Amino acid sequence: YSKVIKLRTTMSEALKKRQEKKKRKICAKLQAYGLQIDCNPTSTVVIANAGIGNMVCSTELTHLVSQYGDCILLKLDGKSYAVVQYKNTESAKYAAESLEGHQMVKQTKNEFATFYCFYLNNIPQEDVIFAEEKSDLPNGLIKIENFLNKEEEQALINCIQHDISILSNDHVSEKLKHRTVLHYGYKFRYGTNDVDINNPISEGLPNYIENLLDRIMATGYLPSRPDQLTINMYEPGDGIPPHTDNTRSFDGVLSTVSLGSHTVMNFSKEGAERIDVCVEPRTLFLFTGESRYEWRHGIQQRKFDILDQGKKITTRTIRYSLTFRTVVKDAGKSGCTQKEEFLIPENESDANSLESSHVHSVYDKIADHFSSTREKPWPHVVEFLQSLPRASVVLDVGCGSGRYLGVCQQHFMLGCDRSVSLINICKQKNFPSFVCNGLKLPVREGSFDACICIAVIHHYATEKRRIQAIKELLRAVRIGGKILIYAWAIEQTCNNVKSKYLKKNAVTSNQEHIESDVSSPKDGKQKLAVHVNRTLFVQQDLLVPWKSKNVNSKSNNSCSTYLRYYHVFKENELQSLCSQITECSVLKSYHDNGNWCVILEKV
Ligand SMILES: O=C(O)CCC(=O)C(=O)O
Ligand SMILES: [Fe+2]
Repeated sequence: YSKVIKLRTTMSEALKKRQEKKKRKICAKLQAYGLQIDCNPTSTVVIANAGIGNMVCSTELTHLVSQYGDCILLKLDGKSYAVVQYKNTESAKYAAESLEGHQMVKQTKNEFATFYCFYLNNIPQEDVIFAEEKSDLPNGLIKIENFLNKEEEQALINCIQHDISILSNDHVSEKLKHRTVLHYGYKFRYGTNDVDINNPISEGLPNYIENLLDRIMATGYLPSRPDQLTINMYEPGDGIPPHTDNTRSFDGVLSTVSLGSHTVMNFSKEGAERIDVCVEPRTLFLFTGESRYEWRHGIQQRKFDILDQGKKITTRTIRYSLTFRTVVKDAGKSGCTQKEEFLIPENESDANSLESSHVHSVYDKIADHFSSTREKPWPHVVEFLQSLPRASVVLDVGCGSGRYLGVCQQHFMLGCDRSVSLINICKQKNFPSFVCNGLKLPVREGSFDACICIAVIHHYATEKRRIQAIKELLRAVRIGGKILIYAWAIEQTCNNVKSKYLKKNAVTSNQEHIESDVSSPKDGKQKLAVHVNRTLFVQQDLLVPWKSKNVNSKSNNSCSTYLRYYHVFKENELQSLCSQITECSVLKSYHDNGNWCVILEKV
């Protein structure tokens, strides 16, 4: 057994003994769960305290464990451990030794989970979650099978059946023509496919879904905790017409948990082949990116489904689905019509929904066109990368479609971005990259020699968030590590030289000009101005139009305007944010073509 434990040599003897004792206890617990712990390294690592039950973020964990080699994260749901299957024993050994004693911040509490690693000599067959994105799903749809176990499923069904059977003020139940629905938090209005934000149901979401919702939050995909729940009950022969859940009323990611019968969900989108996705009971679907905004989903009214390419016919029984949504509180915030009014956010929740509707979802929609205009690297950014010691490990936070990921072959470059569609483009280019929010980077402290963050932090809608984004960059690099940040400047001329952005005015006179909307206080709140492209900025917080061409369509006729939120920086503002952060030393600060830039060092 002692071969399993490789504790760090720096530990004191007493601490080492305590750890060994603790580890033996944990080992006994794992064995009690039926896991066969092997004294010798195998290709399967079990990490105690890294399970969904420990509130560890699965996306963060996935990125962490994959640093040591090709692997699949198998999670035994509800339990307090994770199982990682590596391609070979060597990688597994590397991971187990590196992750021993690793501490990860838990999702919902301000606490750490301390990892203990063991080897398994059997891969558990029961209750395994493959948190893999499958290629036969619409882009952005994340399917996690066995998200809950059978007992949890039955307990939820019992609660739902009880709610259906009683008339109560805390939910609204309705028998529709082709299914029965229950609404919590807000009543869903089928005529307009929205909710009345002024009329919430006072009881909120039912208590019995809180644990489930904690677990959904722990996946790390949802920007905020949902406040509306629709439960659909489908009898055999029931269905739901193809639709896209209203993006004006509901923010960001949707999550749906299935209980009872299997079903088949059909995804459709103009110009794309229909995708039929088999929905097993106990599966969680996260509708992100394209699957949320561009695809319709529906369920045909049938009593049976034909699966496995016609080989299997399965009869439907009663199915329940729980769809969690987050209601947009200021109804004018989502979507992209310019006539609506938008306010400068004053709190985190407003900032979160503004970023979701006017940054994340816009980039997901304009990704192809955006990428085609962002190919040429900026020289001073390349210069910074080249100034780093050879073979540096560099993280590009907000890498977009990978503009800088291929420019410096002498380094190891890793990219991340909040936009699923932009990361898909990086992946097509074979750039190592992943999706995450820069406010919470799923990386270990000090893992990088350097970070770049180009044209990203101007998309955070409060100063607190801009500082948090810089703090995360500092956390990601080691002491002595360098960081380069670029943010758009309100000053678009420097030493009387116009930035390229302004200069382009001459050749883009046929650009659409939307009425510039200078902020005037409205009920004491400042409005966001809609900026006129290629002109001087009238204020710091703005919506900047992006006229999108569909680069994939031959006709080039399909064109729409989206508004992206920006906070353009004043001279010294970026420096001053950095100086509020301990361990941050500003090495250099400069203006580059309409951007304020800083080079930082972690001290
Ligand atoms: O039953 C499902 O899985 C889907 C439900 C749904 O799409 C909805 O309620 O909007
Ligand atoms: Fe839906």
